[in-house]
Amino acid sequence: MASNGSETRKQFSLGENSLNVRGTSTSMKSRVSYCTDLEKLVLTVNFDKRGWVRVNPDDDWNIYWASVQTCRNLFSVDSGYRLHDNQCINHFPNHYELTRKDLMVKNIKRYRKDLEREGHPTAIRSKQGRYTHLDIIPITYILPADYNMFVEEFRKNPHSTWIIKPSGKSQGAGIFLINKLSKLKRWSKESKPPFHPQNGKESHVISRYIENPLLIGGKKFDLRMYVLVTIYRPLKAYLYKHGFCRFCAVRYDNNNHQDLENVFVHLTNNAIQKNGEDYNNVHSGKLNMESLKLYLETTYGKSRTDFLFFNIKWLIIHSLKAVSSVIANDRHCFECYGYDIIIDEELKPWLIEVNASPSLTFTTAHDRILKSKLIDDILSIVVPPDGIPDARWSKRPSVDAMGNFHLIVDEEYDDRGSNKKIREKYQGSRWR
Ligand SMILES: Nc1ncnc2c1ncn2[C@@H]1O[C@H](COP(=O)(O)OP(=O)(O)OP(=O)(O)O)[C@@H](O)[C@H]1O
Repeated sequence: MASNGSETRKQFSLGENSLNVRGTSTSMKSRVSYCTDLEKLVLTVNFDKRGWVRVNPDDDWNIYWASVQTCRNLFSVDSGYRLHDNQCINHFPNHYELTRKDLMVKNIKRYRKDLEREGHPTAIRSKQGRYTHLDIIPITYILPADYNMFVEEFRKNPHSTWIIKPSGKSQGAGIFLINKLSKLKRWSKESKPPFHPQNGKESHVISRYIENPLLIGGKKFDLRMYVLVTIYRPLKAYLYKHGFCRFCAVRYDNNNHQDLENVFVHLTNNAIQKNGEDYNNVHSGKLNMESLKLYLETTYGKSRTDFLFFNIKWLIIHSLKAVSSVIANDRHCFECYGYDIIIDEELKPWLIEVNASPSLTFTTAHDRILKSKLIDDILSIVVPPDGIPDARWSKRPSVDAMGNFHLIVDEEYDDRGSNKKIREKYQGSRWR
């Protein structure tokens, strides 16, 4: 993609004879044009099904399903590019405030502190100093900046296990577990470039390892859930009904944390598990959400299961509120995030991370159907009923257009008290 200011403007601008904007005459072209730099079947099938025409990024386009890098280039100051009303794109310019591990943690910590300072009841703490309602992420520090704070915390609990992750990587790359300070010190000495407080780019997060995950069939799993945000201020977000669980292929032993190096026990990423001997190519370690719910309801009862899913919704909403003031609220943007959540054996959900580009690759037939329908449902919500993107649209899709998504937060509406009932129902019944 070109990055020169005027050149880019020219390349991206919509000419007078191009696509009709809602409410204007439709004299010339009448079809929606799209471009994408992700060659994913679940995307192109959906675009083609709608009769949209594929064009190059340099041509006039209405909808761009872009990689995060392309999106960053497009919105960079250097590009000088401005989107027109009839254009939309699948990322917010600074989505990384939520999707980079270190920034997500920083924003959630800041959000909790701000609420606490205001004396907001959501930010009350227990006697042990934990947030009663906003304990949604494992205790986390950013390295190297918070190294001393981490050491202090570790010493309070010298037998605890921690997980270290590079802030900006994915698919399990560079992740390892420690339960001794000496291992962290050795790693910090060997790090290239060396571990340095000013070295922001190479930051890592170190999080308390959830040592008591809920196990099914003796194996650890995490949940992948999809959340669509169409606007940040006022916040409007939808949760997808069909997420799935991703299992480790090797049994997890709650009483034996010695084998910290065995990634097939501890890391649920498919990118890791598919390299293991016990990986199953048929189901690829995935279980759909309906089966998980059925299992939980029969094992723990309906009300505990409902409460777990209420708490999942709660953590999603608050993670979004934590960044809503810092995300550039561009009305041309929407974003579908992949939320990774671990449930512990007390049925408490923990937010592990949020992905800006959840995988659209499929490993099973069920996966293909799910992801294809997911894209279909996203498009139905973000594009107005007449089928043409419009940044001035009120972003109020009909219930039918929501498909398998349901609205979990709509600040415009909630502030008028519509969610009062549900808030009252669960008031005071948060974990711990
Ligand atoms: N605090 C934690 N406690 C227990 N397990 C964890 C914790 N953090 C991460 N994990 C495990 O490690 C895996 C990888 O972590 P994470 O998702 O943060 O990294 P990633 O490399 O960005 O993965 P992906 O790109 O697939 O999202 C998780 O799927 C989970 O199984």
